Amino acid sequence: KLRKSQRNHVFPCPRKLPIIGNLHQLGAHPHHSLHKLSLKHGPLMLLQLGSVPTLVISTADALREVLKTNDFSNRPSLYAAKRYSYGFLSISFSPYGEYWRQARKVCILELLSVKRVQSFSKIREEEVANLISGIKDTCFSSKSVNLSKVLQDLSNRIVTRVTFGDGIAARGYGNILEESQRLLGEFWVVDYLPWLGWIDALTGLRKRLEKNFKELDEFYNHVIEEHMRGGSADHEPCDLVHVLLQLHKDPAYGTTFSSMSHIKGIIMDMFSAGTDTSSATLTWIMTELIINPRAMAKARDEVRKIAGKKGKVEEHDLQDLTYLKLVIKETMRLHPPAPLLIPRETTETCVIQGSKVPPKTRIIINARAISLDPNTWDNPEEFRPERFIDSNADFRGQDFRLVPFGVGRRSCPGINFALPVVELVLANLLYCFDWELPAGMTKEEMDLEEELGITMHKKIPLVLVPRLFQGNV
Ligand code: HEM
Repeated sequence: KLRKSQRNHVFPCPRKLPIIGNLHQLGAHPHHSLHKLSLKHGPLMLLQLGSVPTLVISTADALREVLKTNDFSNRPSLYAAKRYSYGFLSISFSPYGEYWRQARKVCILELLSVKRVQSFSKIREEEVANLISGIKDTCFSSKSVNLSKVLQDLSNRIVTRVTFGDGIAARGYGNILEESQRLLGEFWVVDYLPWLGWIDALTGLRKRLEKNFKELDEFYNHVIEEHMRGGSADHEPCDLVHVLLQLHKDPAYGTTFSSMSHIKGIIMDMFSAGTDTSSATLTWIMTELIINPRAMAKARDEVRKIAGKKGKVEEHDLQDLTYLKLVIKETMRLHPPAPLLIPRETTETCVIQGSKVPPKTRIIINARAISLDPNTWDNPEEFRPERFIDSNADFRGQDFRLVPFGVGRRSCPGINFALPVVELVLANLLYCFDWELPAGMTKEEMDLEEELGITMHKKIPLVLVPRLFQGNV
């Protein structure tokens, strides 16, 4: 029971409008708007987004303080997420509870374990080799490369091959998966003002979702049936659908993956969480490097020294690429692909710093604002990978200062899958080519505008000119 003083104490809240509360203040870039509001109102604000009370956390200290007494491991029930996760059977959207615990455990032990990720090294190396050879062709015709596009295709191909196997990946699946990602990132009125949810039908969003979901479901059914018939079952590495079907048959896991919907829910995790995040990270890294030629030269020299004259960077070289890893960390500090992570939700009334937070309050952790806090970072806006040389700041989910992969129990289980992809692709891009801006463009003209859907992309595609480096063979 709360003391009277606790009942009266409230978190700061920007001025609200009737019905919509603070929704109008989110704008097109909620992570920026919320950051700005936090500078005025404080690192813990309780906003009213439509009818949803929302606690926004904007500094590492506030995050540490909040998570000291509360875990906030529950997720809110969001409309599109519910549909695409077959009623919250995915790991990312399932509520905190036994199913989430079991599914996440299985995911970490069986799907995204170090051993499993290693088993996919051939896929990564083949896809990187294809990427490099495609860019080499561009060099010979003196053209520029739309890196945003080729990196997104690469990331999609790797996750598709790993999840479905080569046969299905080669046949393609049109725009079905991309459309589902777009719809997951849309603004759904029903998630903020449930009684006005009919507006989503009026705007055509629901129809789009139902159409896309039907296509996606048919596609998943087809993939599963093919695997059951033995299509891609017996060749190595074993793809994730095959692993999931084995787990489905295994009495030890029987209750966790008891139906095909459970399997489809987990497949959805791989695509919604695993594709755009890696390609957005790579695009932001190349953007920062082209703006910061000194860092580009340092990373490139390191890669060329370590890989020598063997013509490509291999996975076992990655452990020696110290500066490259700092570049990745610094880019993820400045451009976390999910700047507001995935929202959490309180399950019961709790008290934070003497203020009462009601049940079903949405919790938003502003990773981007945390990265820009001058009390944590010197010159936070500056791109300076060297800042990590003497710092133990880590992004694996335990350090409140750096949370691009989230924090605590709900932090990203895909980090060991994502990092080898990001590192291998980046290392080979720097090893094989010198990168330049298109003729007539200066780095000052480089546009850093963002677009936030399910992940935060560079709005204007990154187009650069590759020059083949001949000194590595
Ligand atoms: C650079 C790449 C990636 C970034 C930046 C990233 C970031 C994140 C973030 C911010 C969250 C939410 C964490 C939180 O609420 O605290 C998350 C959750 C998740 N990610 Fe990733 N992710 C990446 C790659 C991947 C990959 C490759 C996979 C799988 C193949 C994956 C699977 C998941 C899953 C299943 C969750 C939900 C965890 C849960 O709710 O328990 N992610 N990720």
